[in-house]
Amino acid sequence: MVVPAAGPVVDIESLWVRFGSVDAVRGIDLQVPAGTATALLGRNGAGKSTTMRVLAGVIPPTEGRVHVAGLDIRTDSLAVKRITGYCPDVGGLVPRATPWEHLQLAARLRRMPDGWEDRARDLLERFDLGGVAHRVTGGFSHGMGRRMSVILAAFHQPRVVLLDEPFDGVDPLGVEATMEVIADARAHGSAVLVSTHLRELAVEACQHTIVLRGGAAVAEMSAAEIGGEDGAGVYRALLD
Ligand SMILES: Nc1ncnc2c1ncn2[C@@H]1O[C@H](COP(=O)(O)OP(=O)(O)OP(=O)(O)O)[C@@H](O)[C@H]1O
Repeated sequence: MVVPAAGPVVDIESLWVRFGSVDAVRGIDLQVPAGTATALLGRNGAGKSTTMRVLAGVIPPTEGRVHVAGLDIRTDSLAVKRITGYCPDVGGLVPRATPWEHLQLAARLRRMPDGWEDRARDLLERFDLGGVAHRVTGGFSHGMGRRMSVILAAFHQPRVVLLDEPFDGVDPLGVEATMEVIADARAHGSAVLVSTHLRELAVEACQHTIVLRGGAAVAEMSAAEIGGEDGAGVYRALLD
């Protein structure tokens, strides 16, 4: 059993990620307390997905300290994966499996208690995927795949929810359902991290924002500070 950590659930200090000669992430600090949502904002190539991948245990940090619920990602990567839900920016679905089969498999692997079917059905309905629950995901549109990936990230009510570009190509109903999933996860005490380049949706979904540029954090602000017309100007200036 994981002992709840007293500090922030997600705790990153001086994270560096290098791919050959490319410094994808350059010294990022990031803390996400339980029951809160933080947005990673920035243009293409800013380092958002790389940061997410480190937290999801997909790639190791090159340098720096990364703790999730007090667990060190370098030494406890499996334990971190157990308490994390991850919606990757691309892929993640098995093309020959249906949404229901994805959820069935997730429930078994996560050893979810009886009753998971009700939550699965509820999520599929909320994301308007109830009608295609038994259709293979290989034929899904981009937006349908995004919505299914968000469902899978949140399904087992993990302590950490990582959503990489969850709004990309998603229609308003899907955006609304994703907002609800984020609010529910927070109410449940999870720490949520959302990567997006869509400032307005980040402001709606999260309380805190971190703006990345060239792999480094160039600003850390409350959603209120980066919201509205004034915030739009501030954000543009940070990206130029
Ligand atoms: N596996 C890899 N090998 C080499 N370079 C990589 C790799 N993954 C990412 N990079 C580089 O690291 C930098 C950061 O990429 P990353 O995908 O983290 O950015 P991002 O902010 O998520 O961008 P986007 O909004 O386009 O998804 C980019 O310069 C990218 O080309």
